[in-house]
Amino acid sequence: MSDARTTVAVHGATGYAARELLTILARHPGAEVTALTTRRDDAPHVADVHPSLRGRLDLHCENLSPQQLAERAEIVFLCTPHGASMAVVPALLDAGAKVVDLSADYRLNDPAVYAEWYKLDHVDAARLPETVYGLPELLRTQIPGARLVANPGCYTSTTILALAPLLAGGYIEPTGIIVDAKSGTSGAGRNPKLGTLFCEVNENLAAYAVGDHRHQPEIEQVLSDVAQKPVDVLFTPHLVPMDRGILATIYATPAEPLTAEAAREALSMFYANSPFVRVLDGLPGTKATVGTNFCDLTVRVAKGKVVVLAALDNLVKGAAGVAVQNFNLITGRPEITGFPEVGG
Ligand SMILES: NC(=O)C1=CN([C@@H]2O[C@H](COP(=O)(O)OP(=O)(O)OC[C@H]3O[C@@H](n4cnc5c(N)ncnc54)[C@H](OP(=O)(O)O)[C@@H]3O)[C@@H](O)[C@H]2O)C=CC1
Ligand SMILES: CC(=O)N[C@@H](CCC(=O)OP(=O)(O)O)C(=O)O
Repeated sequence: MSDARTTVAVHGATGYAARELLTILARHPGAEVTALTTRRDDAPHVADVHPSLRGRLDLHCENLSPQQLAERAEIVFLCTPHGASMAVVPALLDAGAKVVDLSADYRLNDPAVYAEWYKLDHVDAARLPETVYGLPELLRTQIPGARLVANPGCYTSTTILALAPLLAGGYIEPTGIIVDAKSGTSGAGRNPKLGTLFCEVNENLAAYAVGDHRHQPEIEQVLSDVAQKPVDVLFTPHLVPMDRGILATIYATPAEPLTAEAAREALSMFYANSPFVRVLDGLPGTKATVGTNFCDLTVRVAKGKVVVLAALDNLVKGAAGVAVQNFNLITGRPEITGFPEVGG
């Protein structure tokens, strides 16, 4: 890799995930942001869309075609909703760009499963087998050669990072796992909708999509690969009146007698070379991870159950931060580049 900076574009630059991504890219020593998109035709300055970026990035958001994006940037981040990403990926790749997609479009291996959970036919299904799932803590060695990386979902990353070491080591049963997860409202994006209005969310705590959330098949797909046997989870998300942060409390059955200390040691060993995962003795909370690319984990054993707890920021480790880890790996840089808190 040369010292030259890599040109990058952000498609869907007016949303929350894009704001976090641009915050990291603006300070990244190896990235030069050269294009931002919106469907708007008034080409707003990025600082008018995201005031926190004022003075850090001097670009306008434009309504650009995939071909125009690929002319301006070597790597394109897609911060667009599912459906919108697969509409531009073929043209971007044909034009020579590499893509990190933050949406769900290329995460599931089976187009029939995608159609069932997203209520959309996949328009680029032939590409699914060559897409790499962008969770570096599990697939670090596969990401460098990829032209298209599918970033994980935010609840998905939280759950997979919590369970992968225990399933890989055979410490817990692969079935009967219960995931109780709570997310701040930014997880639902910036696009206004009734359910995310202040008066709906404030002073309220409610579950949604019980056993029916589209992250459930994604969690099961990735963890089944890790365990090398079918993994079955019951996933219940909750919306909490916070801007950001996810806490997952996960209950599993031990496969053999297990102490909390041994389980934590298994996590520590598994993540020994993963600087963004912190295995704690104490209990994780969202506040310690908000605005960071860390996922905090711990394990308890009680009443015959293994209880794994995981916290991360849905917009950073759950979206933009892992996208930058993937960018670093694709461009041959150390995975921590752009994250001074871990020496990058
Ligand atoms: N929020 C989170 O915590 C996480 C989000 N993700 C995923 O990241 C992606 C972005 O999420 P988020 O930032 O929250 O979403 P937002 O709703 O905040 O932003 C979406 C962006 O996409 C653009 N957009 C919307 N529809 C279309 C379309 N049909 N074609 C082209 N552009 C479109 C919007 O721009 P404009 O209206 O200006 O054109 C906006 O810039 C999504 O796929 C989401 O699922 C993944 C993990 C976590
Ligand atoms: C609080 C909230 O609404 N969260 C979102 C998940 C965000 C995310 O990661 O979604 P993608 O898989 O589309 O990337 C939800 O439950 O749909």
